[in-house]
Amino acid sequence: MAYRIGTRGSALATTQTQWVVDAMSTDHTAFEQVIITTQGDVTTGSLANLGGTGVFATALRQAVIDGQVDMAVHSLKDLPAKQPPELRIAAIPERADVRDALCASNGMTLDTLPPGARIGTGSPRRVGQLLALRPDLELVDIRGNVHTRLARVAGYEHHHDNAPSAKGSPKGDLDAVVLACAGLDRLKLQWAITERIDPVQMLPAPGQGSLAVEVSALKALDAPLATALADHEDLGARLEASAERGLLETLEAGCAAPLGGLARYHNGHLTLDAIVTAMDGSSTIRRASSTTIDVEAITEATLEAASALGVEVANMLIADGADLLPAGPARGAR
Ligand SMILES: NCc1[nH]cc(CCC(=O)O)c1CC(=O)O
Repeated sequence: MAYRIGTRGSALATTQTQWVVDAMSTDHTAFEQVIITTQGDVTTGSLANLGGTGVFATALRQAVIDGQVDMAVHSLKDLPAKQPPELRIAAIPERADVRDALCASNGMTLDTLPPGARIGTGSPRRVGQLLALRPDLELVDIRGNVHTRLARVAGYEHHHDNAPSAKGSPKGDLDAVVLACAGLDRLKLQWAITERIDPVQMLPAPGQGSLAVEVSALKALDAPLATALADHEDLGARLEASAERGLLETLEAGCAAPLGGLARYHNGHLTLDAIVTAMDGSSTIRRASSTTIDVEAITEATLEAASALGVEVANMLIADGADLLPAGPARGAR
């Protein structure tokens, strides 16, 4: 039996999906990628102006609902927190590096970037937290795929044999860009990373570093497919996702300022650390909480406890005024 896995067509998306294909394939069960073009891939304007979270996922999700594919692989951070009733996340595989990556000229780090350095990112979350750390930085709104972004870092094309070439967009006009470590690692672009930013300094987006394999909630899965998905579920990653999505869902309703949030599950303890910032970094609210989750396997109750931790931290942030911070642009790019 061969199953069809829907994916976006970007290098990152197809690399991630191939990783899932390779992990799940056995002698008896084959998987093939089906590329689905999404609105997020064809629009060239700033993501900040584009219908908010979920633009990347919509066409892909529709293909699952229509039965064009058996499942879809998403970056969890590109999914809105509210789960549509037609779909369910059947597996969250082992999570990659959750951190943000500084990709700078000349090996520079956040500490050594010169005053007024120009940093590219399309993410309000990264803008708010970077300006809170370094108010002198000049943030430049960029978008495009990973290669297009890296090509804007000064010196990359001269210093690296496998440096990206991006036709038609500016090159080398920035001192650094910020991207997710997970994507760079999966694309084998580790050489571009000059600092893996400690979450103490910058909290990633909810879901960053995790993939979500989504299937129809309305159709029963074939037994071999259900087994393959269950085998690639990671308990810790699922608990972390539940906490981060509980946080995101509560704040999506009550607060439009940029948000970072990271849950970690270790030895029965689930901890969630979250931050809401003004876009100019002038104010930040950061809160954390933890709970004990002692489980052998995932049950509805343990997932509910993880999600409740997210709701708790969201409410702590709101109680401290997160909802009063000025809104960033619509939550499009995290
Ligand atoms: N919105 C784009 C997006 N969605 C997922 C990733 C990276 C991989 C991940 O975080 O899982 C990226 C690019 C980036 O933020 O650098």
